Amino acid sequence: MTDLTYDVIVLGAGPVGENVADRVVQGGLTAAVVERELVGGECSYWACMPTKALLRSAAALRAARRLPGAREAVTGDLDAAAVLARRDAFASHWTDDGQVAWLESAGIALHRGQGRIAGDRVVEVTGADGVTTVLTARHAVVIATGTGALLPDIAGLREAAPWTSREAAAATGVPARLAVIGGGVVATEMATAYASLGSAVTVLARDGVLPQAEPFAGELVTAALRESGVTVRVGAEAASVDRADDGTVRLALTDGDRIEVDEVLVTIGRTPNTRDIGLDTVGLEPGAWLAVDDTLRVLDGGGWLYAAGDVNRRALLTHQGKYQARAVGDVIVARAAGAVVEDGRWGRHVATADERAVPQVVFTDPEVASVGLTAAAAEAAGLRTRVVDHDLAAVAGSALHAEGYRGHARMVVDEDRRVIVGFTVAGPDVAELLHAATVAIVGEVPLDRLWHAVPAFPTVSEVWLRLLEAYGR
Ligand SMILES: Cc1cc2nc3c(=O)[nH]c(=O)nc-3n(C[C@H](O)[C@H](O)[C@H](O)COP(=O)(O)OP(=O)(O)OC[C@H]3O[C@@H](n4cnc5c(N)ncnc54)[C@H](O)[C@@H]3O)c2cc1C
Ligand SMILES: NC(=O)c1ccc[n+]([C@@H]2O[C@H](COP(=O)([O-])OP(=O)(O)OC[C@H]3O[C@@H](n4cnc5c(N)ncnc54)[C@H](O)[C@@H]3O)[C@@H](O)[C@H]2O)c1
Repeated sequence: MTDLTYDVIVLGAGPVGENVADRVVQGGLTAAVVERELVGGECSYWACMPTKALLRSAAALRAARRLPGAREAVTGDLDAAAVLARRDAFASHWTDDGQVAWLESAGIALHRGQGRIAGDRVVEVTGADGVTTVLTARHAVVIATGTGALLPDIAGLREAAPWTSREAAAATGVPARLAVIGGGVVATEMATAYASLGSAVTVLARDGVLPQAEPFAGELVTAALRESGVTVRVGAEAASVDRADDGTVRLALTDGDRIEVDEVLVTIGRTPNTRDIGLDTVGLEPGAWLAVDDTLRVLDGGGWLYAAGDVNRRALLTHQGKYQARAVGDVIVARAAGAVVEDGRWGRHVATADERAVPQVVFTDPEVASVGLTAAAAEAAGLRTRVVDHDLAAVAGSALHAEGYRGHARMVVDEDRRVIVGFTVAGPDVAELLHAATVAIVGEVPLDRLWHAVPAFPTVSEVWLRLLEAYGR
């Protein structure tokens, strides 16, 4: 047994764990990360990067087909093999040499294996060879172990070896027929991707399509999926699943209908990777999401235990987890030095944006970009709001961007403070429009001042002016 001591130990070297370690090392402390699979985590190999690579080529093709002149130059179909090959490169061929080299250059120690807390500031790492290493933290242990796919209790589903987001992101071939259980972000993105790659896709959206977004977003995405040949069954639910000897997957639906496919993809949300990380040794519940205070310190975690990224359930997004990582790293450094902790709203050591200003882009056709509260969420939060809508197609920049441009934008205004608290836009290539809204919400820019932020003509951003005009001065 080897005995090693660091200032900070981070469990999980996904995008969040890596950034926590980097931040504390930059603050003058020593840090080690513990990783059981690949350094870089879900995002690099089975989530953000490979899935966006699967989507991008088809999006470029659609864009060309929407423009006379360019349309005529597109003579063939999408090359699925080339798309998969480009995806392989973006997943670094599922090797983490590049990330490990970065850890070394950043002065962060790496311990490979399953990490488990074994009492106050102690972490045990069990390597693939079965050897256990004991690590001790002087100041803090940070849990950044992320999430795995959640499987519903559907008879026969597990035995049918369904795809989760991992198999969909890393597939080596394209199934002829694909059923998707769920109607959320992964479901819509993967239905878009696989339909473009040639699959006949059926989406079983029990609770609707993108139910957490503004309703117009789900409606536009549903219409586009259907136009591209996807069968979208809103309200449909699988009752049982089985896989025949020839590999065919048969789904019996609760309405009595039956469908047959080659693969079934389950996308009903995530479950935290906290089952086997020794939480019981410090009085916490194995398998639970980790509740944290505003400085990301685990509640009832003894003061030395933190949780950042997906595992604390505040916002299951890479950029938001990395934002938390910067706050956690800095607060650990501050507490270690006995310095002032800036934990007031929007302070350096808290992740205030998690509450009201989380940006997200869903890379479907059309793209859905949102930040802050939906109209329904703002109302539920007790705000006195006014909702302003505009047809995105009625902007010169959109008409120029593509023939038959379809899209919609909405801003939600807090009438008491006259600031924007929510913004959603759906349309082709709207992802890059989002950051302006994020800045307006985080900066709590008064509407009267926003009139002076003039969008350039003729861009799609001109929708900002139209929304303000609709609101009135
Ligand atoms: C299909 C899909 C697409 C997505 N696309 C996007 C996107 O486009 N944009 C976006 O912002 N977000 C996206 N997300 C969400 C994003 O992947 C997560 O928010 C992000 O990966 C969370 O980072 P994390 O570091 O908290 O956890 P993870 O990335 O899950 O990393 C956790 C790491 O901890 C390791 N680990 C776990 N337990 C242990 C243990 N006991 N010991 C040692 N190591 C351990 C794991 O092996 C893993 O490497 C997507 C998610 C999915 C499923
Ligand atoms: N572009 C991006 O930013 C991006 C892309 C993919 C994933 N992600 C993140 O990954 C996370 C997971 O994505 P996801 O799509 O798995 O979750 P999700 O929460 O977006 O969607 C899950 C959907 O499944 C439905 N559902 C729940 N239980 C069900 C059941 N038993 N049967 C049928 N339907 C059921 C829910 O109503 C919901 O619509 C999300 O939180 C998201 O933020 C982000």
